[in-house]
Amino acid sequence: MSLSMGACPHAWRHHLQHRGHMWATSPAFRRQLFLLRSLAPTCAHGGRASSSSLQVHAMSAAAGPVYEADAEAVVRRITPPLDRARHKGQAGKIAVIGGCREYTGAPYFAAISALKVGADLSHVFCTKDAATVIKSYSPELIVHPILEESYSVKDDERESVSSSILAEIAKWMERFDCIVVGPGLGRDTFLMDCVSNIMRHARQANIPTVVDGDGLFLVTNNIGLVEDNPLAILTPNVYEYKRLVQKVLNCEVNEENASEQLTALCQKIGGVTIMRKGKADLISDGKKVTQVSTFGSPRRCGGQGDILSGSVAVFSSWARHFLLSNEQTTEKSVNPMVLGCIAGSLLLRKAASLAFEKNKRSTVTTDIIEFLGQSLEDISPAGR
Ligand SMILES: NC(=O)C1=CN([C@@H]2O[C@H](COP(=O)(O)OP(=O)(O)OC[C@H]3O[C@@H](n4cnc5c(N)ncnc54)[C@H](OP(=O)(O)O)[C@@H]3O)[C@@H](O)[C@H]2O)[C@@H](O)CC1
Ligand SMILES: Nc1ncnc2c1ncn2[C@@H]1O[C@H](COP(=O)(O)OP(=O)(O)OP(=O)(O)O)[C@@H](O)[C@H]1O
Ligand SMILES: [Mg+2]
Repeated sequence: MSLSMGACPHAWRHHLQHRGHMWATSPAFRRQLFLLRSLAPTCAHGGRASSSSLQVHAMSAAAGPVYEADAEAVVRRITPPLDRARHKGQAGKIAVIGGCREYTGAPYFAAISALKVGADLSHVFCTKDAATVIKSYSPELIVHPILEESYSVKDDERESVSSSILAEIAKWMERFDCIVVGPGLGRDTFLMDCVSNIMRHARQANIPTVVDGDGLFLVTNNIGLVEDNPLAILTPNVYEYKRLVQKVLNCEVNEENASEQLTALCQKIGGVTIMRKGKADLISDGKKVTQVSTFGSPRRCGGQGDILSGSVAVFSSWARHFLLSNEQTTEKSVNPMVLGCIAGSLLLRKAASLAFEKNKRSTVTTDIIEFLGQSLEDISPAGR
C-alpha cells in the first residue's frame, strides 16, 4: 500500500469533507451513487434497450446479462479533485514492469499514459538494453535498468542476479499504488522467473497489479500468480483471452456465451477482475459482466492496449482510495478494480475518437496519448 494515499487516506477524507457532508446527502450525490450502482442493462451494441432492440437484448440476456456501464459517471465519481493542499504522490504512483531489447514502445506508452491521466509519478523497471531508449522518449519517466535476460546472465550467477533484482524492486514496491506487469516484457525464461518473484512480492505487499501483454503469457502458464487475488486485473486482447480460456477452462472461446464464459473464467481463477478487450470491452470480477462500448476509433494500431493498462492502473488506484475514504456512504459491493477498468476503457475510447477525428488513417498511439488530457477534461473538468 502506498504511503501517500493507501496507508493514509486522510487527503481523500479531507477532499470529502471539503466537498462537505451536505454533498453526501445531496440529490446529486444520490444520483451519482445510483448511476454507479446501476450499470443499466443494455442491448448488445451498447444503447439502452428500446422496444426495437429488445430482441437483441433478450438474446444477450439468454447468454448471461451484460450491463452497459455509465462510464462517464464512474470517471467523474472517482477522479480526485486538484486540491491545492495535496502533495506530490497523492494522485498516484505507478510502476510498469516491462521493456526489453525488442519492445521499448509498450512500457513507454503505459507509463506515460499513467502520467497523462493524472498520476504524479510513473516508473519503468526494464532491462538495461531498453532503459536508455525509454529514458530518451521522455524525461518524465523514472527508469530503472534492473531486469536481465538469459543472454546477459551466466548460468551460475542466475540465483544471485535474481535475488538482487528482487531486492532492488522490493525497495520501491511499497510506494506504488499499482503496478502494471507485462507491456513489452518479452518472454525470456530467466526474465519470466524474475517477474514471477516480483508478482509474488507485490501480492504479499497488497499492491494492486494490472497484468497485460507478456505478463498475461506468464500468468496463463502459471495461474497461481494471480489466483484468488482480488487486487489483480487481467487485460487480455483477443489472442491473450483465447490462450487464457484454453488453459483455464480447457475449451475454446464461445462468442455466443461470451458473458457466461468470462464469468466462469473469473470464478475459476478466483477473485481477479478481467477486462476482455475488443469491439466492446467486457469487464467482470466473476459476479456480473459490465461492458464499455462507446465507439473509439476504427484504427487498430498497436499500443492502444498499453495506454489502457497504464490508465486502468491510475483509475483503479483512484477508485480504491475513493471507496476507502467513503466507508460510510459507498456501496460495499462496488469493486474498485472494475471501476478502474470501466474508467480506463472509456477514456481510451474517447481519446482514440478525438485522435482519429484529427489524424484519420495516420492515427498512431502517440496521437491518442495526446488526447487523454482533453478527454478527461471533457468528462471531469479539472477546475471543478
Ligand atoms: N510499440 C511496441 O513496443 C508495442 C509492443 N507490444 C508488446 O508486444 C508484445 C507482444 O504482444 P502482442 O499483442 O503483439 O502479442 P500476441 O498477443 O501474442 O499477438 C502477436 C500476434 O501474434 C499472432 N497471434 C498470437 N496468438 C495467436 C493466436 N492464438 N491465434 C492467431 N494468431 C495469434 C497475431 O498476429 P496475426 O496472426 O494476426 O498476424 C498477433 O497479432 C507484448 O509485450 C506487448 O506489450 C504491443 O503492446 C504493441 C506495441
Ligand atoms: N474491434 C474493435 N473495435 C473497437 N475498439 C476496439 C476493437 N478492438 C480493440 N478495441 C479497443 O482498443 C483497445 C486496445 O485493445 P487491443 O485489443 O488492441 O489491445 P492489445 O492488442 O493488447 O493492444 P497493444 O497493441 O497495445 O498490445 C481496447 O480497449 C478496445 O477499447
Ligand atoms: Mg497488448
